[in-house]
Amino acid sequence: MVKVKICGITRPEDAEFAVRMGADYVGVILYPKSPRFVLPEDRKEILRASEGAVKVAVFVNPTLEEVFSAFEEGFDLVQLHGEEEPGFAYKCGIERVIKAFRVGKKPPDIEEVWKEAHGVLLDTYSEKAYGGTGKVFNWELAKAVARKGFRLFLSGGLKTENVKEAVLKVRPYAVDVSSGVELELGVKDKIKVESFIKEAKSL
Ligand SMILES: O=C(O)c1ccccc1N[C@@H]1O[C@H](COP(=O)(O)O)[C@@H](O)[C@H]1O
Repeated sequence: MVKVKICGITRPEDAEFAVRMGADYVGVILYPKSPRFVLPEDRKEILRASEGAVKVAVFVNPTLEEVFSAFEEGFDLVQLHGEEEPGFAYKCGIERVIKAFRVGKKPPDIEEVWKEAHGVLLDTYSEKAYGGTGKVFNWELAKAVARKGFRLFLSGGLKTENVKEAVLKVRPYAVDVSSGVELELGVKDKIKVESFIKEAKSL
């Protein structure tokens, strides 16, 4: 069964609900320029409420110190959503990394080395933001990546209405959603979270 990652969590109650509904991964944004950035003092409660799921700290081009500090805080994995190279991932502990690639018109050229990572995540390229755009990209490109044997987290514009089709077409290891299950920026909608997880896991 496909795994589900609910990302962009900013409130403990949203984390707790997502885990209760069956989320396998919970993502918190540690990129200060994101509107979903969570301050260090607010992360403890979210981490506590996420018990039972894999806790992912989402970064864009972080320093190594920031990555290790996230592990010390209690995050299990880091999602590297910027231009990070394999060498940096090795220093983090590549098996604790989900490496994100943003897909535009061309298929992403993903080095074999990323098979050593916990996973590779494909998201939609945007000039305006690194992630959380709510935009879908061409799933044919994602299908090719999954076929090459990468442990794929499919992301970018997923929602209850399209997640089943995405799983059937791409056959990813996991689906990842942020804005598609929001009520407003950073606030999750219980109905959408529940229906998204149910749809994804119905196959
Ligand atoms: O959500 C953000 O603000 C964000 C900022 C910087 C890097 C990643 C971010 N979010 C990631 O974007 C994808 C897709 O989001 P959506 O479902 O299309 O809204 C997801 O992996 C988030 O972790």
